[in-house]
Amino acid sequence: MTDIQNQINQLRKTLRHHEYQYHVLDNPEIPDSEYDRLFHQLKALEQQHPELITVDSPTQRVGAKPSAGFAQITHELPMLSLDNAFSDEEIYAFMKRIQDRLMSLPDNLEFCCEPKLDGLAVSILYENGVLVQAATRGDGMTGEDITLNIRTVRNIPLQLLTDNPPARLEVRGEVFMPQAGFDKLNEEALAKGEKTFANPRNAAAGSLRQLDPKITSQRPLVFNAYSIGITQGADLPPTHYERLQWLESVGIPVNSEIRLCNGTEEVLKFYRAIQAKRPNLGYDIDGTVVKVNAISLQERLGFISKAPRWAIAYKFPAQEEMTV
Ligand SMILES: Cc1c[n+]2nc(N)[nH]c2nc1OC(C)C
Repeated sequence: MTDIQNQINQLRKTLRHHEYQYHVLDNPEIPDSEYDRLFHQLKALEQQHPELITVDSPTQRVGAKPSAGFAQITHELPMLSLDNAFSDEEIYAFMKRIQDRLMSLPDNLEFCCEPKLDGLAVSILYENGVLVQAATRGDGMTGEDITLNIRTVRNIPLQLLTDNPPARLEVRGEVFMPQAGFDKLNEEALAKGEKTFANPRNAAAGSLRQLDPKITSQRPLVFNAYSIGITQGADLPPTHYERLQWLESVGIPVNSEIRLCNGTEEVLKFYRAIQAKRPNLGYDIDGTVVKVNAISLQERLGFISKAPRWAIAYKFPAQEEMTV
């Protein structure tokens, strides 16, 4: 391999490592100025040797030209919605249904509990570790191809951080806009006499559905994974929580508030703890999601027509309207 190729490979590896430290572990090892220096060093080498540019290079986040529209993508596994609970009683009923079907007491069951992020659900497909496609949830069966826009979301890796990636891995999660980024975006829009967004969720949806990736690239979007869709050649752990840990280990960002809970009372404690934290999280959530942790039990419980029997969203009461 030529010396230039070696330099380029080394720079890509270093940049991917620092992106992971900064965006996934929230633990940067170098100052932004040093990251920028390395990035521009790689950019210059690739401009001198364009034949060495690869689609998964850290420099290839922002697509060239706007697309005329979004192609449709059919999800190989439907992206189903969740049944909702609005009270402790409804959670007890959820637990009773599980107990009746599994013939095991919920207090002996582990649940993975997560904040329910108020953004846009997306599906991201990696083939041999390289990001090749991304789609919106759409109606659950078909969504829009937003690959070029998803590539601009800085905490989504263009290549998985593993030497032996699965042949295919579909990651599902939420793209959202943190409150600080939303406030700044609206301030800038006001200053430019442009339209402002009503809330961070609309801002995230609008940013992902931009036809010009350069505009999406300037929007403060963040991705958090919450499940795995199709896989091929992946040797996955037997519980949902361990699968999220595995995703994080290969470079996929996962929300830091996720916890394992034993039985109903710990699930309710988690709900109240997240509800108390809600004003200071820095991003919008509209409840928590409670999932049976063991994949084997999820498979035994299966799905009701549109939603899984093994998971439920426990929503917060609607926030009183902001009085402006
Ligand atoms: C629709 C959905 C949404 N959410 N949000 C989280 N945090 N987890 C999660 N899981 C979902 O569905 C799984 C139960 C597959």
